[in-house]
Amino acid sequence: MDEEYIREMFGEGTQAMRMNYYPPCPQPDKVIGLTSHSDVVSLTILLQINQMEGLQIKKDGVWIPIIPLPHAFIINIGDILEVNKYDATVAFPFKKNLNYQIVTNAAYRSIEHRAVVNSEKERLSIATFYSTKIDRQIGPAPSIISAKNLAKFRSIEAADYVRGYFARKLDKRSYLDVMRIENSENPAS
Ligand SMILES: O=C(O)CCC(=O)C(=O)O
Ligand SMILES: [Fe+2]
Repeated sequence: MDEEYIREMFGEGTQAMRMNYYPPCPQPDKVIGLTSHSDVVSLTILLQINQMEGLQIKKDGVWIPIIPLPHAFIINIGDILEVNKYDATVAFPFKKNLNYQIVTNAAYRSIEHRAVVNSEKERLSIATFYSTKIDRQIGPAPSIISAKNLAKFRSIEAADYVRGYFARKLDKRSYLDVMRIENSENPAS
């Protein structure tokens, strides 16, 4: 992938931070700390502060616990680095005839994850979310698109991407699912 493109796309981007506090729960199997999701950003850097287990990722349909390592950061790929084709009419009803796509054309997959709680001890984590500059166009990197690797996404302004995320309906689907076009090229998974 073209280095200058990546620098231009992600250099001096936006960063947000979330601190998560999960109190202990006497019946942990009846609650969820943070519901299943994929991060809508490009990259997440996550620190599990007090070495308590709780983070899980979904692999082949199974929830896998991530054991905290002292002083280790977890790096998650977010939706901007993955995404498939968008359903513009659902996610962005205020814009017509948009082209949508996302950076690695689904070569890197954004990971579905959640946090569970336990009955013993509180758990704390800090996530920092890194995104493109707000005036950038989010789409497959031109240098990786060819006749053999056709674009799976169209492209969209980062501001519209964020707006579509916050305007979406809060149901069980991820933002990726909201935006995915289901057709013969890109069947529902
Ligand atoms: O608490 C955790 O380990 C996960 C936090 C997380 O996924 C998030 O803040 O987006
Ligand atoms: Fe997350």
